[in-house]
Amino acid sequence: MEEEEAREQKKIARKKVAVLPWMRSPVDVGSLNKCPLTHLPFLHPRLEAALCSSGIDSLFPVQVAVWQETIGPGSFARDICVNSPTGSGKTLAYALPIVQILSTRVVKCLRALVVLPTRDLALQVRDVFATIAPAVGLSVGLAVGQSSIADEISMLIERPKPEAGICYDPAEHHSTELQSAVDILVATPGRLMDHINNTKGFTLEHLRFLVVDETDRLLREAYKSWLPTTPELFVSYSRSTR
Ligand SMILES: Nc1ncnc2c1ncn2[C@@H]1O[C@H](COP(=O)(O)OP(=O)(O)OP(=O)(O)O)[C@@H](O)[C@H]1O
Repeated sequence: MEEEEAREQKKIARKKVAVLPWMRSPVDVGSLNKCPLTHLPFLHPRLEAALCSSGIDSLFPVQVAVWQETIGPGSFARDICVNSPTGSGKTLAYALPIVQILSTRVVKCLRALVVLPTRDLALQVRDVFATIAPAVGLSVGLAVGQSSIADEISMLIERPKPEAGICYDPAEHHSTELQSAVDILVATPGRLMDHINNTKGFTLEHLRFLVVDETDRLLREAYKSWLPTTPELFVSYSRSTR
């Protein structure tokens, strides 16, 4: 009897908790129009200039939707799932709000990580970030295994600069003194895991944004168990710093 009651309670509890609560009220992108940059609320003037000089003078509907949900009036921080057709502009839809939010950062550290299934896709996404991020002083890195791991590490991690007159042995410097050389990292899962496991000074400790692009492909493949490792590190750090 007790067992049956417990089972019933569990069923009720399960009904109450939505699997993905943040997907309860989807925004229909089809109901939105393109929006000229000049009408976009709160857009950083330097980002507007960077977009204009790369030939973009308005945002596509999916980009307007994500902007409204992340930056526009009434927006608030939460997970977002974007589902729209190929070529509809999803990359800029997430890149622009991330760059705008990080534009106020003071100290450089890894705050946004974008994971894609292939090197070519990662390169394309890096290029989109590269058209806007430098305008507000942010740097973008790539971890896709296109170069040797040593070269990649030297692009991602900054070693402390020796002070004038002080000699130091690099071997004695600990990973805590190493800093990220990038604010935003675009990575494929395999290389990402290599850095998580082996690169001194590489940390997701300060991460504010995790983008899983081409989610269906990424979730289908194990890629050295990057899932659940990455979100786990991200979530446990953000919990411990709350
Ligand atoms: N606001 C815009 N104005 C003009 N061109 C744009 C705009 N946003 C994106 N584009 C261009 O539209 C094309 C498609 O964009 P993008 O690759 O981001 O689409 P996507 O939805 O991510 O596609 P996929 O599903 O293949 O990843 C790119 O060539 C991009 O430069």
